[in-house]
Amino acid sequence: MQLVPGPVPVAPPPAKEINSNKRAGPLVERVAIIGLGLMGGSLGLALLQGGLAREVAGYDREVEAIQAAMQLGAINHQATCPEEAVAGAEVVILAVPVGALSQVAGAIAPALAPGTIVTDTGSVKGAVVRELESILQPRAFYVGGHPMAGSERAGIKAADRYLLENAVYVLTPTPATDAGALQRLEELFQVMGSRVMTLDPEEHDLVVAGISHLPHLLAVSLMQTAGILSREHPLALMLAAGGFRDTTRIAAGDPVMWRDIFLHNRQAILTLLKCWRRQVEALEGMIVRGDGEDLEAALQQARSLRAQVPVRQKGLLPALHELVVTVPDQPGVIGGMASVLGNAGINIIDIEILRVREGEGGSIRLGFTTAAAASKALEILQSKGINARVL
Ligand SMILES: NC(=O)C1=CN([C@@H]2O[C@H](COP(=O)(O)OP(=O)(O)OC[C@H]3O[C@@H](n4cnc5c(N)ncnc54)[C@H](O)[C@@H]3O)[C@@H](O)[C@H]2O)C=CC1
Ligand SMILES: O=C(O)C(=O)Cc1ccc(O)cc1
Repeated sequence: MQLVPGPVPVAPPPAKEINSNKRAGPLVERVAIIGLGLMGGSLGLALLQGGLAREVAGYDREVEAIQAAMQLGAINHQATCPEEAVAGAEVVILAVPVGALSQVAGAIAPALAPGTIVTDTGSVKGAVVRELESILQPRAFYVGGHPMAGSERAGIKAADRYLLENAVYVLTPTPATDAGALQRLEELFQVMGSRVMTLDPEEHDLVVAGISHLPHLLAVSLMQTAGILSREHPLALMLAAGGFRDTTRIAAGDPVMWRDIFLHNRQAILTLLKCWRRQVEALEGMIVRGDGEDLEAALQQARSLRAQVPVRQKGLLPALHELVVTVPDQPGVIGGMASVLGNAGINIIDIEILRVREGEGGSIRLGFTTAAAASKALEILQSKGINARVL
């Protein structure tokens, strides 16, 4: 595996209109989801509540997860085993930790009707796609998948109907992939509101090793370092400010899920770790030598690269069009602002309280999908005497 820049990827297509009222009926009669945690639950909610599937059958090895999924409306049929869940399903989604995918695929394989489309949400693709293709094909049509959205929270209680809306959804076809199955999944996830892109499984693994798996490993190692420090200096964690919290948020992720990711994407992670070690050693050398010039140049380069990362977005999407609004410290201010914009047909798609001090008010960042919406919002807010500016 080489770390050589390749061609610039084509941007994923925009999310499709997800208003189910505009479609004649559901896209799929019956979907089965095995693994009803954050991802399985979120997919179930989006498919059922969005009217994309008439029936979503769910199975999880934790009976409480199945019951909670029913209560939340993430599934409308609870199965007592994986085989029962997949019987009669047109599309099967495996949303279990990467290390459990092969076992689950083996369990459902004999129960799949010929031609069933199977996909998974696993964060690693190379090894997974090879194993699942060999287990499931040619009886079923398997296409690897990885929704590029999520959080450090796990379990059905963290499921969110809108988690995958506007998020990039990677599908990883191979020469053995059925073109019709790929097309159906692309359509299903696009109508769900995701932005589908296809990637070779190995390329996927190298890229996500750099932007997801290595960062997770480093967040864990930063926490371990702070843990050692705090043994002698118990104040250390109490002093931790925003920067430490930002860089270690993901270390709160599920240990089983991340153990499986690290063990299944070993090669790519080790490649990126080697690359990272060279950067750290170079920085260390500059500090040892007291080389302020090189250090400043390295910091400047990192700063410019960081500015190129599309911020405040889900996955690889273009940046939002944003306003900052300064509001007084009064109850109902945010609600009032949202209804003024809502009445004018403007949709706020992201909102963040930047800072607030009791008695002084605060600043709120509002995100819109288009420049036109942001500019109309600016005009309306200013006409109501609200202090707003473009970010
Ligand atoms: N958490 C995240 O942000 C993202 C996770 N993924 C991937 O999606 C998959 C699922 O992740 P999450 O939903 O976050 O995990 P989760 O821990 O929230 O849910 C996993 C569910 O699978 C169930 N399960 C485990 N082994 C099982 C088995 N053998 N049979 C039936 N059920 C089983 C668990 O009881 C749990 O309810 C993983 O492969 C992960 O790598 C992909 C994108 C984002
Ligand atoms: O919490 C976050 O910011 C994440 O990046 C979540 C996440 C975790 C694992 C994935 O494979 C994809 C996304």
